[in-house]
Amino acid sequence: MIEAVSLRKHYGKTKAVDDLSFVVRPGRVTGFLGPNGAGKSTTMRMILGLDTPTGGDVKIDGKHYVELKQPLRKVGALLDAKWVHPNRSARSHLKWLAVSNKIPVSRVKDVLEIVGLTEVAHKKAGGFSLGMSQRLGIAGALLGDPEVLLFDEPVNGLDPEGILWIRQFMHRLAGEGRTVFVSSHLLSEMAQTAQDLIVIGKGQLISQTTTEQFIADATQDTVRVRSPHAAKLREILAAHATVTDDSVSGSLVVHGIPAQQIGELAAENQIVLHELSPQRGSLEEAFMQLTKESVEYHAH
Ligand SMILES: Nc1ncnc2c1ncn2[C@@H]1O[C@H](COP(=O)(O)OP(=O)(O)OP(=O)(O)O)[C@@H](O)[C@H]1O
Repeated sequence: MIEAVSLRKHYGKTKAVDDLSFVVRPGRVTGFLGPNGAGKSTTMRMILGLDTPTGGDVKIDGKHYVELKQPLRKVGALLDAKWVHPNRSARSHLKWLAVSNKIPVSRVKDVLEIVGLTEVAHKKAGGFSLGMSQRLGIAGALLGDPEVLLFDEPVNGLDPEGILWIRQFMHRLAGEGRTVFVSSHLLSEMAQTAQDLIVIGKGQLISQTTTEQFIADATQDTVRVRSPHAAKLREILAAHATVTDDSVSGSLVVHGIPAQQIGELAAENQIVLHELSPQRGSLEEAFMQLTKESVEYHAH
């Protein structure tokens, strides 16, 4: 478990992290979301003891990172996938990591296998694609078989196959009871990967909830209806729901009653329908709405 209490990090006048409190629980994938510059990386660095908080506190299972006797056995992290000596092979990079952290070298073979890099383990890491580098970074994070895993923007720049692999892999890690904390600025991706969400903007907490609840709160369900007798249908539906016209498609957008009830009302009144489709509000729009006050740079 990771627990942050009133965490703060100020760089001069910039409040990168500002009175941030949250809890990341084991056995779940928790997405750490926020627009660019929201303070995600700074928070992750403080969790890992790489940055000292200006105020407040963050602990892993009740201890500061620096107090952990064998940190890699407790916490694994992927912050920057390109952080590898380019002339080292994947295997020798991991061996070096293992030896310098008193982890048995035999573990290198296991983690290469887990991330699917066994066949290219002898190749220089400098020539790896971004996807392979991410896998190598994840192998490094897994070396100590840690209970807690932190990934900073792990899907950045990956192709769909790489993204799917990371998503499934995170679910597997959480399924094993580990704490998995993943930062991203891509809401739609996180909505599919994370069970819980911590959303921040300008260093402050905007929301901590389950992904399901976040979607339910942030979006509005509507039903799109098309009929050759739109005017009559509009009048009938208006007695039960809010109805607006979509002038582009010529359909009605109904909010307040489910598709089933709309279909029944149409049938009772012998109105032909050409379309009856439930719509989900765009999560991306909801996220932008929620964080728009906290975006560092706006396009005008
Ligand atoms: N070493 C530093 N010195 C000064 N300002 C910093 C430093 N590190 C981060 N900042 C500032 O703190 C704020 C938060 O940055 P941070 O990198 O933590 O955000 P982020 O949410 O990870 O963003 P991104 O998604 O772009 O990586 C930004 O305004 C950034 O410019």
